[in-house]
Amino acid sequence: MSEAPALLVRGLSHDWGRKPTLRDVSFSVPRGRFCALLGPNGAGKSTLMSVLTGLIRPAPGVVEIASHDMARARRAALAEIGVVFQQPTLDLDRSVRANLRYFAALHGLGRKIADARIAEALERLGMAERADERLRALNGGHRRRMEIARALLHRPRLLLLDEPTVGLDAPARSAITDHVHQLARDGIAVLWATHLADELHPEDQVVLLHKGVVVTNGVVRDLVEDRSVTDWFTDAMESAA
Ligand SMILES: Nc1ncnc2c1ncn2[C@@H]1O[C@H](COP(=O)(O)OP(=O)(O)OP(=O)(O)O)[C@@H](O)[C@H]1O
Repeated sequence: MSEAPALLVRGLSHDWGRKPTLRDVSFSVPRGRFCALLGPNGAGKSTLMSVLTGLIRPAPGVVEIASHDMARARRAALAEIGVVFQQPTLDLDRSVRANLRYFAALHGLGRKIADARIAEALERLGMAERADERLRALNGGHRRRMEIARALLHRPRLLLLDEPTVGLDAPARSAITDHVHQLARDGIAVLWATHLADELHPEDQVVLLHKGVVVTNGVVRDLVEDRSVTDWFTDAMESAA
């Protein structure tokens, strides 16, 4: 039997008041896949992220995380998700280690396991020597890496990131993008919301969202043909308009 996808979304809709924001959205992401949720401002990416993280109940629609239905087995579903929200949520006046220990404790991890995972995560991010620095002393790129490390402490199967490169300069943006692609190659499923087509790699899955509707779902390499990803995105938005 084939493995259940890390994320399954079926027939999901959401209205903000009388404004339809998501319309019959369906797609899935298997383990080991980097999936970009690509769309212009206002497409509905953040709203969809809020549904996937259980902050909003879809009406109607099904969300399953590693086979756990978000409506019927909410705790089990949430335990399989790591989230990097658009707005940073770290304590700037505490050290890197203290921030990570706090979130490890929130996930119920004992100190010994937590410290081992924190050391491993910082090593992997090339930040081991910064463990005792206060967050305030780090640049934007390093703070973002910290948010990713924090989201992975409880070893989730699915990593959700909402526009994680906003406000970063080009080198930091490409370092974070490459790092998360490597996480997917190592086995986790990734859903990466962005409006920047140049963050996609040829082997990625892309779910193209426009006015709350999935207009395309496929592999970047197959969709772009001989164009750049950015030109393909511009063409796709023109045809969807
Ligand atoms: N809390 C809210 N209340 C009412 N309307 C909202 C709310 N959040 C989002 N919307 C509306 O839903 C639509 C989709 O917004 P959303 O933020 O989900 O899109 P997005 O693709 O993430 O865009 P952006 O990149 O600008 O954040 C927009 O028209 C927005 O005004």
